[in-house]
Amino acid sequence: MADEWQEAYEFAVEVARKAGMVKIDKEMKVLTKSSTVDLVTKTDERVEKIIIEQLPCTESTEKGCELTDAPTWIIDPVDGTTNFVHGFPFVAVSIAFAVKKELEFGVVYSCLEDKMYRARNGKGAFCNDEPISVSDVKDITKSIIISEHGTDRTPAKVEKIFSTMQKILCIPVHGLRGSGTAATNMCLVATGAVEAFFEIGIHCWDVAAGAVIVREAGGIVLDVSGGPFDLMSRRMLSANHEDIAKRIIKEIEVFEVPRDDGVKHLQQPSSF
Ligand SMILES: O=P([O-])([O-])O[C@@H]1[C@H](O)[C@H](O)[C@@H](O)[C@H](O)[C@H]1O
Ligand SMILES: [Mg+2]
Repeated sequence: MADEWQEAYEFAVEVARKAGMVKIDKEMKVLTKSSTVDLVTKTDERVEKIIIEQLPCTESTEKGCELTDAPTWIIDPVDGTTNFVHGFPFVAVSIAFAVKKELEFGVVYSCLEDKMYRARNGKGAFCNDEPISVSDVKDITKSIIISEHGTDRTPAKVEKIFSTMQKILCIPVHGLRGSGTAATNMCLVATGAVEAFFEIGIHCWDVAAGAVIVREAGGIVLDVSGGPFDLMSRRMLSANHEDIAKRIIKEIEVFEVPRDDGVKHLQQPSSF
């Protein structure tokens, strides 16, 4: 078969656009997930339903995700739900597709900016149909780095997150940022607006599409230890270049989080 997944890729772009056009409810019902600061809204559910109804052959799983060899959609209907609830203007629809456990394509629609990011293995990365590529800055002191504090407020973890951020800030770097959506953060790496984004505690659906987009834009996606990226590990570092990644890894204070697939923590060998 010549180009087996091209149609699915194009379809995912259209579905992401339609999903991103869902209007904000006047009386937004806000619910919580893993903690009181891990928010979900009725709109998340509505958008998820729209996506699942339109994509072919979907079965929905939320917890205990398991990546099999079967063609699999990995969806975050509203990435940046806290932003969405507060009217902070970065919200994205993230749709990725994996075959035989390998990510094949990713689509991130940053709805409020009307930016459609997409990438397919070996076919380049685009924003609104224009090719995008990562920054060529290799000197960390000339970089902007993104990290997020996520939704786990266990004091010991928050301490590690802020200690890591402090050390990176004091390298020094030009700045630390965070858009409040992991999918958008990865697209900011892919366009060269920032040099890197890392987070411990994200989920597979937050970063699956962004991982393809960063790679196709010429960047790298790794585990926070420098080892290979593991979609289910909830640990991810994306960067424009190995030099930037290596320097950040030196400062990251790693902490344990339960994996998305429920498998016990696997040791990540560093490739650096
Ligand atoms: O809950 P959600 O808004 O879909 O996703 C969250 C966002 O991507 C946020 O940037 C990241 O820091 C959290 O770890 C994610 O859970
Ligand atoms: Mg998300």
